[in-house]
Amino acid sequence: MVEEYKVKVENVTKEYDLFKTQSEKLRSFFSIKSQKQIPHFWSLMGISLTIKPGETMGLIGVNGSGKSTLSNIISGIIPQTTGQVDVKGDTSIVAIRAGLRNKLTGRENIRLKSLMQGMTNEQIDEMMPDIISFADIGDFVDQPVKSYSSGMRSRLGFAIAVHIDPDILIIDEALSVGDDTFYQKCVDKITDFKKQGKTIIFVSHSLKQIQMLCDRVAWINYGELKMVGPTDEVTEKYHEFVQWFKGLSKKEKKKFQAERKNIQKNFSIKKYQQEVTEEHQKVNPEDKSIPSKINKLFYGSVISEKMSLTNQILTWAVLIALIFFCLVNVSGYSIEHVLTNPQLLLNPSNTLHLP
Ligand SMILES: Nc1ncnc2c1ncn2[C@@H]1O[C@H](COP(=O)(O)OP(=O)(O)OP(=O)(O)O)[C@@H](O)[C@H]1O
Repeated sequence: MVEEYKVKVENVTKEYDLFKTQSEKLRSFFSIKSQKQIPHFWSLMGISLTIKPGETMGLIGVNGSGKSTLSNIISGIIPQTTGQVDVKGDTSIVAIRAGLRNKLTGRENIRLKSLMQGMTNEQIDEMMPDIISFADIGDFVDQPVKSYSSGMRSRLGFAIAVHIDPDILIIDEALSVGDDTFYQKCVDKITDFKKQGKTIIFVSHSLKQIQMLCDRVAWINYGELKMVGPTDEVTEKYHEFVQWFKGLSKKEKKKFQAERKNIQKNFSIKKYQQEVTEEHQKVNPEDKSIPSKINKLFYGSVISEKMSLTNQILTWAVLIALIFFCLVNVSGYSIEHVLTNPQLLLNPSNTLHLP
């Protein structure tokens, strides 16, 4: 049976809490109320998108519009705040900023990523020389990745990603840092992938690269899906927008960006859920179960980044038990003594009392 889609993203949002300190972060994790209001920012405000098998989908948009956030959610690096993400197959992401462990050497990174993709050590040994040769990083392969230039990181990331043969390849701005020779090698490899019928998500600021490689393009604009469609149509509209923006004065540009960011700060997930529910109810007014179905669509497959009530209770119970056992230990009395006479904890003894 032919698959209908390879990636399906429905009503996906991503909220970031803009913590200033680690303690604010911890308090929020334990859901402890804080005096200060933590500002929020919605990096994605309800994206729905389908990518077909064998399709190369481009993601474009100005800086900070949410392209990397979306590609990281699809590749499973970060969770969405609401919505559903259905990915059929393994993904491999090549991004300048993600994917490689800084403290490990290039060789160790190759092994780790390949093992995570389910390959055996024998398969990895066999493939290792090809990856090293494609990445063209010479003796640096045995140096920690933190010593690599951005071009070297990108080359290694790209070499690993294409050699582990994923079903879905996600390339996030990785071609913008290499030299011309490497760029051509990557384009050849991507073309090869396309010929094999693999699915590719290609994030780039270069309209030339997007036009050369993509079948369809999604334009993400300040957290919203502005347009999705054939490459020529979307890139033309996007180009017009970029030209319009460039024509603004410095003051007008700042005002425009501030307005967009304000919309992202003040986005209401409740209002958005209500709107989606109403849209569905218009199509199917008889169906009384729509509100609960939409609630499931929004929160059914979401892993909370905050502690659930059950986990909070468990954590507090473990903490209290730990403190209790420490106090019993220090008091010099046995547990049984303390349980029958708790005030003994307040009068520690110098000698050990056995029951
Ligand atoms: N961990 C984070 N904490 C807070 N805000 C974040 C975090 N990660 C991303 N953001 C914000 O989310 C928005 C989208 O960022 P993202 O990196 O997805 O955009 P982008 O379109 O890929 O940008 P670029 O083209 O510059 O790579 C930005 O405003 C960014 O500041």
